[in-house]
Amino acid sequence: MKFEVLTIFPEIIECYIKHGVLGKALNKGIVEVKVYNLRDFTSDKHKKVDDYPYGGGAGMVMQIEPFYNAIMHLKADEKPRKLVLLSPQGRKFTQKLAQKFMEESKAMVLICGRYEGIDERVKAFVDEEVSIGDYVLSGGELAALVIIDSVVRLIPGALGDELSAVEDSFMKGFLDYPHYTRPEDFKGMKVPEVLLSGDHKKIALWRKRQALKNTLKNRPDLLKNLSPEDMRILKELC
Ligand SMILES: CN1CCN(Cc2ccc(Cn3ccc4ccc(-c5n[nH]c(N)c5C#N)cc43)cc2)CC1
Repeated sequence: MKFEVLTIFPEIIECYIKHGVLGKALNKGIVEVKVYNLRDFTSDKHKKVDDYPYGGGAGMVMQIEPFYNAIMHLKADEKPRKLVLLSPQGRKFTQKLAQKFMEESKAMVLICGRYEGIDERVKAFVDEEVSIGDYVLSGGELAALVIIDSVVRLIPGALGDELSAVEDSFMKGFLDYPHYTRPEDFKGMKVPEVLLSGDHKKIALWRKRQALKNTLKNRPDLLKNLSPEDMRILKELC
């Protein structure tokens, strides 16, 4: 899968993608990330990308020309790609949308604005407008990284044999169970006995109970379409 990112801060993207799962996926050739500086698509000597908003108001708005020139440059190869604009006004990004992007797109262009936003006319050239959540960021770059990271985790082989995105909590419809590792006793804080028992059936049941308990407490909205067995466990918790 190929990601092309349009931004005035390429170093934000370039720094993050070198590490962790993403770095390994890049080294394996499972994913490719190309970052383009919008200032390289300006036509003035100052590489200006913003201007005052028509109609007045605080702050600056990013001009359409650099976005248009960059998008036309990418489209010159006539390869299919999904163009996604990151924006506070976008539709909510979820694990389900990450799965859809992974399944449907061989290449994605992630368009990152800054300032108070971008000229509305850019939206004529994009396929989707997406927001990663109901909070205000300073630009689209963090949102682009969230999308890249969550989509790459879903690509078969990206996590390596020992891990699987299918196990990711949001894939199962509820939150994760608690995790512990050595030491067994840290300043009197002990690992739950059941995890030391070697009884895999008991451990699985304990983990399911804990996951449902965590979900009931922090994200009851996720508790839909439970299996009869999970519903029985949940009722015991109430
Ligand atoms: C008078 N108006 C002036 C604008 N504000 C709204 C506003 C508009 C842009 C910005 C900064 N910004 C610029 C590009 C850009 C892309 C994505 C995001 C973003 N934020 N949160 C998410 N989940 C995001 C995502 N994905 C933010 C961005 C901040 C606040 C309302 C009042």
